[in-house]
Amino acid sequence: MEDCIGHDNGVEILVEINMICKSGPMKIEGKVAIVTGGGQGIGERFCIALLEKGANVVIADIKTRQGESLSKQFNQKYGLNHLINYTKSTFGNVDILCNNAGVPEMEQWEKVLNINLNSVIRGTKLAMEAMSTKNGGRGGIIINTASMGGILPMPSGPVYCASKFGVVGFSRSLDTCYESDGIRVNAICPSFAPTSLFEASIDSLVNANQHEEARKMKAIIISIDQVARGMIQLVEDDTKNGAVMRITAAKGIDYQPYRSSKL
Ligand SMILES: NC(=O)C1=CN([C@@H]2O[C@H](COP(=O)(O)OP(=O)(O)OC[C@H]3O[C@@H](n4cnc5c(N)ncnc54)[C@H](O)[C@@H]3O)[C@@H](O)[C@H]2O)C=CC1
Ligand SMILES: CCCCCC(=O)/C=C/C=C\C/C=C\C/C=C\CCCC(=O)O
Repeated sequence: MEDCIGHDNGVEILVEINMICKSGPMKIEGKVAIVTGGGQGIGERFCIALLEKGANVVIADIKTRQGESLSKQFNQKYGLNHLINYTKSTFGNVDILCNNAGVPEMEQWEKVLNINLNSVIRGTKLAMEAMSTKNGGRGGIIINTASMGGILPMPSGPVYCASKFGVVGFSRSLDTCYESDGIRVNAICPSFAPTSLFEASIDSLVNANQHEEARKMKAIIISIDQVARGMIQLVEDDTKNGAVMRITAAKGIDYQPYRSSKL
């Protein structure tokens, strides 16, 4: 089933919704989670971590074949009896949204902003309508995948960096929604992790003869398991609403200090 989460400047942002996978009992058990960009990389690891905790996981990815194949693997491993296609009504029941889909710096810079930032905003707004206790929902948590490039400048990817600063600012600005709507919002900021996106970025640097930059990046990679552990920590810890989690080679999982945003 195909759903469209937006059209901007002629760029259609399609999210292919593949399946819902169910798993065994644990603390997050029974919760419904949607992971965008769940077909590979960090998103795939998010799905596995949530399934291992007993959540029902909807994988939303533009690469449908990847999503379908993953869904089969997950269903075998986690003992699903049936596949349920994603529907709008499933969204009405969502407890956890990981806005994780993203693309690296590219010439079509508007596409970077559309996918990395606009889709996060759109997805957050849709989820908030469904989750809000004001609308009869049961609250929930939204975790937006930003990047250390949402905290530090990235000369090799200025538009990517702008999109991620946007995600961090947007997420932090929603910290009042816990009190008003029962919805926690966090940004998670991984450093360099070995995925297709990272490899594509390294290739671009190498093609631009920026070998030293590429070497430095490869020397400080973190694992995607660490990122998934951080995500689970945020889901389970209701004292961290609004916080910006960092995941770096130097310090592991910690939080970015900020001045209070209260006027
Ligand atoms: N790998 C890294 O070093 C880091 C990645 N990140 C962020 O983590 C997130 C995940 O990236 P990775 O796993 O590294 O990349 P990846 O390229 O391995 O996975 C990204 C997934 O998002 C999907 N996707 C792209 N556009 C989409 C759209 N419009 N709708 C639905 N799905 C779409 C892709 O098909 C792919 O499956 C991104 O937001 C990225 O910016 C943040 C910090 C570091
Ligand atoms: C251009 C590559 C994009 C890869 C994906 C990504 O978002 C990674 C970003 C990571 C950091 C960007 C910010 C600044 C780089 C400088 C230092 C990072 C140090 C972090 C550490 O691990 O200690």
